[in-house]
Amino acid sequence: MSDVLTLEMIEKCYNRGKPNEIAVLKGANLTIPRGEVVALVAPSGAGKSTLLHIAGLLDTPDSGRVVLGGQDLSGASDRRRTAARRADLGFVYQFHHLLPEFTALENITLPQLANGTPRKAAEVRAKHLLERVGLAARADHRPSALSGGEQQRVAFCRALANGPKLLLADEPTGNLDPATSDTVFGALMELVRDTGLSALIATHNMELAARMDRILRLDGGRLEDA
Ligand SMILES: Nc1ncnc2c1ncn2[C@@H]1O[C@H](COP(=O)(O)OP(=O)(O)OP(=O)(O)O)[C@@H](O)[C@H]1O
Repeated sequence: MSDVLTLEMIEKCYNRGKPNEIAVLKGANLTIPRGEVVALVAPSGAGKSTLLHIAGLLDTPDSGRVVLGGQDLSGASDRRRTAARRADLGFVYQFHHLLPEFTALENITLPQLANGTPRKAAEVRAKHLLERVGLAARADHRPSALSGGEQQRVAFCRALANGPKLLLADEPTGNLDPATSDTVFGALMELVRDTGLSALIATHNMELAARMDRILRLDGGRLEDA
């Protein structure tokens, strides 16, 4: 099984049967093979966040199949979906969402402890990840003592802390100025490439999209190669 994520004929409608009913996804299909990095581009309101939530097992489609790492999770219980999310997925958002009272190292260590990794091994991995993004010297800084680009690089490390199969990112550098965005996106791509991770990365920035393996456009409720 070499596909990490398959979405098959995904449909999602909000407020069904009400005057404000809105059909957002109308048979969206997507397959991400192991190691592929896919850009997701969409006009505002087209359903990019809805699709990422469904792929991330945070929301369920009205119909269609979600297969993650070979497991069909379409009709799975909340417990199984949560377990699959913890084991297989990493998330990055526009804002870093780091815990302010903890250091960079602790922010990357904590999700590993929650996953059952012993503290020593978790810290070694956290240090290794920080080194990879050039932040070894910032390990003991709290988020407030880091620049926006550094905060986001720590957030990338945290997303990779538990060794996910797939990274889902929603405008991961959208909060940064263009020059910083470019460098920080480079750091993310290096991390993803080094670990052989697959990724689905939503962006409005076509220059960043062009640096990924494939661009998918979400429009009219369906996904098409751009
Ligand atoms: N929980 C909800 N209830 C009702 N409508 C919703 C809900 N979530 C999203 N929508 C609507 O569904 C459509 C798609 O929303 P979504 O957030 O997925 O778009 P998006 O492509 O991520 O937009 P943007 O790029 O502006 O963030 C929008 O019209 C939105 O108003």
